[in-house]
Amino acid sequence: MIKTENLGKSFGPVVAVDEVSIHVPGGAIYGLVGPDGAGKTTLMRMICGLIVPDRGRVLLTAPTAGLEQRPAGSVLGYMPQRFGLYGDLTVMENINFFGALYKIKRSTIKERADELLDMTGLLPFKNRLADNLSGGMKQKLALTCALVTRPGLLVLDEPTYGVDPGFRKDFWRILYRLNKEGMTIMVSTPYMDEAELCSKVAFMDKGRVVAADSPAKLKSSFPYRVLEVRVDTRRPGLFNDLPQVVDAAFYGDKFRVVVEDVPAARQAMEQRMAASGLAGELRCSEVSPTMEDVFIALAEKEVV
Ligand SMILES: Nc1ncnc2c1ncn2[C@@H]1O[C@H](COP(=O)(O)OP(=O)(O)OP(=O)(O)O)[C@@H](O)[C@H]1O
Repeated sequence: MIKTENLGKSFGPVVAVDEVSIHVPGGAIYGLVGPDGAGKTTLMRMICGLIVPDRGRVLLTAPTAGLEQRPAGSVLGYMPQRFGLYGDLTVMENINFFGALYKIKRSTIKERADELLDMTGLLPFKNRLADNLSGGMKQKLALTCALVTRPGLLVLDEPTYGVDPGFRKDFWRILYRLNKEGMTIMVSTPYMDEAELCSKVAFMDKGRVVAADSPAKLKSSFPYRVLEVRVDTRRPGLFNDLPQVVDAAFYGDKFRVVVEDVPAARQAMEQRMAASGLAGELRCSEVSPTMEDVFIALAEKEVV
């Protein structure tokens, strides 16, 4: 379990984290999302004890579930945005190095490494130099190193950033497995499809947590309606300036339009089409909001 109470940190005039009180229950996969500079890394680093807060405090307890599997576990494992792997060491040498930093016995490291490498699919690459791994494999090695202490709580800062979708899926499969074995996970991500996979998601903006709930609850409290609109046009900004449209995004063959009042928005879009010389009718259907919609609304309008 992770709990923060009125946690705050400033860097000179910049308030990076502002009065943040969150509760990550034992057994959760807790997602942290928000725009660049929102304070996610600073919050995670304070939770991990790497930055001293100016205000407030952090409480950590290892989860009770799964303790049998992790008897000698340390409380917390941290995988920073840029994990310091040694490129001129092999996969196994990197693991040995990180294990040794925590004074874990060689034989124990070997035993755990075999299990972890098997889980992450890195076993065949055990003797490959870290520099010669793909981006996704490097992230998996970083995860393996963070897990060698068998932590009960795992904090990951954008672990899949820039990694291809196949690897991202694979990485999340591993996180789910660890979670099922009893590990509590806190993970920041720029990808909204990953936020959907969390049991709870906190949205940070300008140092504050402005919303925190399950993805289902965040989506159900979305105050707008979402339309998928098909128009034969190459003008991505066709509907952007309409007052009846809250947000419109163009995806090549369709628009995703966020509106307050569906009939009023339909009429305004039809009028815009006619005024733009676009023939044919507006093909429009209502769809459910996604975490992406919630994210955009929170980032731009701060309404939820
Ligand atoms: N060591 C530091 N010195 C000065 N300012 C800092 C420092 N670390 C962070 N900041 C500032 O604090 C704010 C929050 O930064 P932080 O890295 O925590 O945000 P973030 O949400 O993790 O963003 P990103 O996803 O871009 O890493 C930003 O304005 C950043 O420039």
